[in-house]
Amino acid sequence: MEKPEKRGMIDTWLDKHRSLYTAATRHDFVVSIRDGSVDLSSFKTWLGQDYLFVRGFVPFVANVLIRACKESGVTSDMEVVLGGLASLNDEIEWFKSEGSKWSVDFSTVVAQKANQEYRRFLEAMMSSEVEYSVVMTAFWAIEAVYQESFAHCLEEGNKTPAELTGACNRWGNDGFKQYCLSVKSIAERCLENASGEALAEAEDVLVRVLEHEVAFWEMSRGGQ
Ligand SMILES: Cc1ncc(CN)c(N)n1
Repeated sequence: MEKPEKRGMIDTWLDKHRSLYTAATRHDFVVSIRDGSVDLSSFKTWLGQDYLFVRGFVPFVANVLIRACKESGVTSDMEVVLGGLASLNDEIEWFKSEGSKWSVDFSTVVAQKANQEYRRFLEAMMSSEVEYSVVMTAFWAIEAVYQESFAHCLEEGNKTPAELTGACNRWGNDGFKQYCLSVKSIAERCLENASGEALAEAEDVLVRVLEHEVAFWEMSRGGQ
């Protein structure tokens, strides 16, 4: 049986920003995968843009890893983040094989505005001025949106096209869910000891991640 989750700051903020969280995790693009009506050119646009995003996400996670080693004081933080970084290695390989499968040539894909802005946000999060608790909150939110979105495409009653279940399994699988819960507990533990200023910043960063995720899904509407 799964352990009941302890409610902390993140759950409080998710309640407060519920409609934005729903917009990020139940976007029309995700719902269209689940109900089978997805336009494949939208999927290809998402694939190309996400490949570029993930390449920018790697240095962000590497920076989280360094901070987990140096600042956390809890040895298991490093192991959790290292696991995330290792799975990004597989993820990049997966993107490359999907790129060939769908004939998306990543060398010609240009990052759209929403992608550029999200990547700029990640770069800002890599500054040593941003507190560890704030970075961890951002890290959790980025991973959790994908986990919740793609798990929805695998829930009972889905009509997800067979050729897209690989993508849904990548982030919707139970192992990824457990990993997100581990990142969430790290963030919650750090937030328990954070100053009022850091708490306000972490809430703001959470909202900004959700807005970036909505804008990211929106790019898929343009097709290719
Ligand atoms: C835009 C986005 N957000 C989150 C993830 C999950 N790492 C992703 N691949 N792309």
